Amino acid sequence: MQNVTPLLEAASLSRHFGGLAAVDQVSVALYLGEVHAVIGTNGAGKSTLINMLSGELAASSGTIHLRGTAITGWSQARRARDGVGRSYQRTTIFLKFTLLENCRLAAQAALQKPWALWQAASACRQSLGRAWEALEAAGLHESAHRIAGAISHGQQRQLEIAMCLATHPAVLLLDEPLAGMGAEETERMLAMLERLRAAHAILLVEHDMDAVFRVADRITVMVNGRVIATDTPDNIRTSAAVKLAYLGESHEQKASHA
Ligand SMILES: Nc1ncnc2c1ncn2[C@@H]1O[C@H](COP(=O)(O)OP(=O)(O)OP(=O)(O)O)[C@@H](O)[C@H]1O
Repeated sequence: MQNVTPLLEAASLSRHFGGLAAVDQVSVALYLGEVHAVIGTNGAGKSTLINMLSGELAASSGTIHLRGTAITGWSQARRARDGVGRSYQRTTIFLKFTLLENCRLAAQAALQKPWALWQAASACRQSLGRAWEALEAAGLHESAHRIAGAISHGQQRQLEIAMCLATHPAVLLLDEPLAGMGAEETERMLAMLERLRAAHAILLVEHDMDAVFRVADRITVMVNGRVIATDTPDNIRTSAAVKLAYLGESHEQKASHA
């Protein structure tokens, strides 16, 4: 079922902060049609990994390939133009603009016509079309003309992903999209991931284990910067190494609280 060539592939990727190996020789492959979750204890290196894949953070060593092309030294903007999309946590939403305007601006930025950013929406047919498509894919089209600051936290998280979709990414890097969500909002987000799966390669960093085990096709487990397992959810659930890593942490926590 899996495609042979990964859309995005990191090999032996490392990032050091001083003497700390925040990400240590991590290899991960993202395939079209798959949700690949990365889980791990606090400080395991998940955000650092996603930051290196998106281009926000330079790797200390290792390589990243997109559709077989080396992109390790590429800027974030260049990666985004070539299909690596990342959702941000509300920081990029213009709260006073409508959902449609937010998505149009994201599409416009990706289309590299910054001089047209402040023109009327109707003047930018292409970006407007992308904005509507993205809102539809995110299930937000009925709220297109609402002000972003007036929608719920969960809808704002969906809007972040819609803004990312407006840039037409092939790879979606999602950093804790379920953070702070209630049960109903979580269900909506999971349904959205199910819809997006077929046309994207999705990397999901998430702490909600129930959600991860429901939606992921493959799970990578990180501990202290290293990958200790990459496998199907069923195999991860029963892995002795994974159990040991988590039990080890809970024992340490118990000891430190004693
Ligand atoms: N800019 C930085 N400078 C120094 N150390 C950093 C920096 N960013 C992250 N670290 C350290 O690198 C390690 C990995 O951090 P990272 O945020 O990637 O972990 P995480 O798995 O995303 O954690 P969490 O689940 O808590 O978000 C941690 O020890 C963190 O303190």
